[in-house]
Amino acid sequence: MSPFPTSTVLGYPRIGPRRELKRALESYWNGTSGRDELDRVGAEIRERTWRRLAELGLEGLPSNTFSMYDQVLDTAVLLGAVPARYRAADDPYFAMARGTEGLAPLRMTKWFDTNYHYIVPEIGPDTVFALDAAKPLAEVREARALGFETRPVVVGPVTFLLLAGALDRLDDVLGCYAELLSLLAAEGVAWVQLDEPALVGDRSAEELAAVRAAYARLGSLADRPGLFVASYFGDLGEALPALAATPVEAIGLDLVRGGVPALDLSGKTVVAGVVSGRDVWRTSPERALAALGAVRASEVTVSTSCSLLHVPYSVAAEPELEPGLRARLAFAEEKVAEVVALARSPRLDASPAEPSVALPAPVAPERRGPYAVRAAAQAEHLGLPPLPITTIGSFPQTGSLRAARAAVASGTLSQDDYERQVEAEIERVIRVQERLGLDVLVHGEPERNDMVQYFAEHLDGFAVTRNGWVQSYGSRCTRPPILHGDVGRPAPITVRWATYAQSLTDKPVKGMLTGPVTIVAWSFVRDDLPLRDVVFQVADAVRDEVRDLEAAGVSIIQVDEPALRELLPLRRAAQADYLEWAVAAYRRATSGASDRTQIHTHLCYSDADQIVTAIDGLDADVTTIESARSGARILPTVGSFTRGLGPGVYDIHSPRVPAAAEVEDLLRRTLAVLPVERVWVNPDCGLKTRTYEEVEAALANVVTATRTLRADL
Ligand SMILES: CN1c2c(nc(N)[nH]c2=O)NC[C@@H]1CNc1ccc(C(=O)N[C@@H](CCC(=O)N[C@@H](CCC(=O)N[C@@H](CCC(=O)O)C(=O)O)C(=O)O)C(=O)O)cc1
Ligand SMILES: N[C@@H](CCS)C(=O)O
Ligand SMILES: [Zn+2]
Repeated sequence: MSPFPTSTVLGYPRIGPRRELKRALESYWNGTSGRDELDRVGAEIRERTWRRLAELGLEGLPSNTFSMYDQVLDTAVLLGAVPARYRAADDPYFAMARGTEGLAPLRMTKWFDTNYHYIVPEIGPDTVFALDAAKPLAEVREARALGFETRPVVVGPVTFLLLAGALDRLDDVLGCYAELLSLLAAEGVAWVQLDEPALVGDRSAEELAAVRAAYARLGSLADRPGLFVASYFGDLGEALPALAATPVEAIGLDLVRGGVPALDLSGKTVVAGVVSGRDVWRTSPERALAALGAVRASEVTVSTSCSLLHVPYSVAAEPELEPGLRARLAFAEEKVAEVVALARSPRLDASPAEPSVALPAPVAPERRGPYAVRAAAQAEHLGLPPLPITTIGSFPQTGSLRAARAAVASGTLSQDDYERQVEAEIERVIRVQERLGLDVLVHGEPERNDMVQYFAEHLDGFAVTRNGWVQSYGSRCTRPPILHGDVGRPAPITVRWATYAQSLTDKPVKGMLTGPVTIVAWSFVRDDLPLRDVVFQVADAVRDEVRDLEAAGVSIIQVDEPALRELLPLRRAAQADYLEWAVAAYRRATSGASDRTQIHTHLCYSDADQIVTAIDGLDADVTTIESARSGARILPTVGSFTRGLGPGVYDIHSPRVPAAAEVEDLLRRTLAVLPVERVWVNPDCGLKTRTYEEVEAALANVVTATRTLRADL
């Protein structure tokens, strides 16, 4: 077996340095360009990546890390796990990812504790697995034709099945993996990388036995490449001895989030993830070299802690960043250079002691009155009908607004003209809602490029990038802000737009803010303070904004926390502590409001049922939450909820317009578990990715369904 290269990365960004893949995908989907053009752009991105990695001096180049949509979906296709209903679609792959007319897409959810979303494979007892290795084989050949030998990367069998909730099908998928390994060996591939991030979570004895069985079986194959099992996003814990006892030749460890294991891994290669793939900071060479020196293994390869998918392409594309900050940053390209430099450095012998950080005492939130008192004060003040209808905040973001923002940035449109355009959009959104008959209106968020970036642009302590795009799902990207200093709010941020919207209508207009946990979760965050201290700093800034909105006469304020679940530590032992401070931070942000001001919060991930107690702990007067898309799965768990709740009645992720009867059905199911006085009617999430046509039709049906139910009360 050839030795493992001395330097590598677990994966690389793939949307293109200027989001070339995003544009190509969207033109293909809307019919402006054909499949050939999409494939050409994909090939160009792959070629450029391999060439760049090689130029930077990286030895071990990965392949099959490119994806047209998502690597978990690619793995489902690799294993033949395409549900029958998609097979007849024009393009089954994109039908699974995005749905087609009459066919809902597969479920999408967060990839571990990141802001990346994967497509959840649908695997049942009858799923027939059959290997289709076309994509990894084609990428190996494509790279070879360019002069590069590569290591194909595939999601490993245990993680794939755990994500699909189907570990009982392990024996069946292992047949496909075995066949894949033998095809890759025949192709002359030296190493294959099987990604097993699920092993860094708490795993039962049965699951650990599955790990041993899977890798014992794959390891025992006569004809196969070297097996590299990559873990990331934390410590392997008990899964490490399980893996170490199998014949896999190389094991990848996240030595940024996890510690150097005490276990002696002689006989194995350790692929040591000492350069973080989750942040944008330069690596401390001392710390990295010490970790490399402390690993006990036959060979140690320098690598990233996880795929670089989660960071932008290059700091070189950010000439406008303040030079002092810029010098502290490393995006994907710079991280590759760090890996190469570390691989070429002599190793140190021992790990320095980690500095211990003293945690400050928990901050007691300022209390609002009890819910019953608040609810009575709000009912009197707001006078809303039963089953109040509202939306989550954003209305469709139009191309002309996006183009206008780009024009302001490039100096071809004045700030004043831009603001007139935003006002015109707000007026349009208010009139649409009045015409439809909604009860609590929103201004539509047209002034926001993104619900986190917008706030970062108006707070001290943050920097934003021009081109620092990171894939969120499919063609959708965000530019995570960089939180590098102490956070403060120099001036009110949203008051101007909220009061303008309220001036146009007699109906209440909700003020709309992003919560402290979400602002931090969707940013790159300084690493010299405990995360919770950073979250509390942001909470104080949000609190200032809540107070100013209230003082300006806004009587309903929504503080969104969609990322509350996302930051939940992967290991149970750390979860209670996190939830305690995250909830305290939210309460700190909102508890400056008077009892008469109604506080709303919003969460939009289907696995919110795992943290219902914490959501209740936020103490918001009204919580709106995704439900329609996840088949009302949340309903059985929210019966214990003691305040206002709006389980979404309309899945905004799909262009499909729900019929009034469907909405009525969801509402009836909600009313079966919650008293009518506390039920709100709303979509699952914001409407920014939809068109006005879809939104108006869907909301009209929501209003019809609600009126039918109100008539029955
Ligand atoms: C709710 N979600 C969010 C997450 N994270 C966030 N930070 N924000 C979120 O809202 N995580 C979980 C989910 C993920 N969901 C989404 C949904 C939608 C998007 C999305 O649509 N992203 C846009 C980019 C948004 C943005 O920053 N827009 C800017 C810049 C727009 C732009 O591309 N401008 C053009 C020029 C303008 C033109 O001529 O059209 C350019 O720069 O070239 C803006 O509006 O100003 C996307 O397109 O991917 C993301 C996550
Ligand atoms: N207020 C935001 C929340 C999205 S999670 C929106 O409506 O887009
Ligand atoms: Zn949402």
